[in-house]
Amino acid sequence: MSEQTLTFPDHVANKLEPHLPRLGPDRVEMPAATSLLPFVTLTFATSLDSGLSLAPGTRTTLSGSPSKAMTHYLRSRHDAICIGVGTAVADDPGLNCRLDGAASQPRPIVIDPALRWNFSTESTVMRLARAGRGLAPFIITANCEPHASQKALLEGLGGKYLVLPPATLAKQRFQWDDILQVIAAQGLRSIMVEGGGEVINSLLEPQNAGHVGSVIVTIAPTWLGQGSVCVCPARRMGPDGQPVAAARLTEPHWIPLGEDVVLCGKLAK
Ligand SMILES: NC(=O)C1=CN([C@@H]2O[C@H](COP(=O)(O)OP(=O)(O)OC[C@H]3O[C@@H](n4cnc5c(N)ncnc54)[C@H](OP(=O)(O)O)[C@@H]3O)[C@@H](O)[C@H]2O)C=CC1
Ligand SMILES: Nc1nc(O)c(N)c(N[C@@H]2O[C@H](COP(=O)(O)O)[C@@H](O)[C@H]2O)n1
Repeated sequence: MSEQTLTFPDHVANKLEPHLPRLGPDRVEMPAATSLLPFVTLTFATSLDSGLSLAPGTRTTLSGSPSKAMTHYLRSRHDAICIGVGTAVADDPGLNCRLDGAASQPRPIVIDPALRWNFSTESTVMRLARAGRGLAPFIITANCEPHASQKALLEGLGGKYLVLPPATLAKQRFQWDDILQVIAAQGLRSIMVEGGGEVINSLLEPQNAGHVGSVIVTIAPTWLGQGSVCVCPARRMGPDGQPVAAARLTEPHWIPLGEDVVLCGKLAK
């Protein structure tokens, strides 16, 4: 289990503030069940060749200590963290906030339409929830028949399955609008989407870009090489049938952090 407590300096946190969901009264006054969609921050660590991990199914550390602390600061500033099941299976992640003095913990959300994630009492996120150092996940699925022992484990720790009707699955994929609505209905008003490759690439597609409020990318000074899991959204064609850039950040803001650089911006709509 990850034990280390992290600290993140105020002067760097202040630079991130324009890119984060608002703190303040509207945070507490919003009703638990709301039709408003949560604020989405897309955030991940990448290599210079756009790699997230060395290979599918492999956990790879890219962030140096200062940017890792930044990720935990971001976790302290969102109600939820979202990953795809590929990441849950590959990384056995903790998905908690290990920042020194963290006042609250984010809710892990795993998108797992077919319930592929074979979690157990020993899965890191479950161990952290049991120890009171994180929250048990909400699993967004189309499968309404989870394994009985996993259901008992999950619900015993305060997690749950959020079942979307199979009709919401187009080509085996949920629409982000449906994903965000089911999250909002849980009273979660801000979510950081951490990955992995498929999840990030889908949010970068033009039809989903409107859901993304902010992008915060840690760029590490390394090349992972061919065969890595990559951030590389689908090719986009212009009106003349010629390829155009798939996505672009506006108002980019670069923050050097240790050996890494953190790039913040908004997705051009
Ligand atoms: N460097 C970084 O910051 C990060 C790195 N990673 C790395 O990324 C890798 C995992 O990436 P990847 O393999 O692409 O997996 P993902 O984590 O992106 O999960 C993909 C799976 O999630 C499900 N899923 C995703 N979106 C939808 C949707 N809209 N509707 C329905 N199901 C959906 C699908 O499951 P199904 O196949 O069952 O249909 C899909 O195959 C790991 O190696 C991990 O270490 C992950 C996060 C951050
Ligand atoms: N910010 C960041 N930097 C890296 O180098 C990473 N590999 C990741 N991965 C993401 O963080 C999750 C692991 O979280 P825990 O430390 O186990 O809590 C992992 O699943 C990815 O979502 N992120």
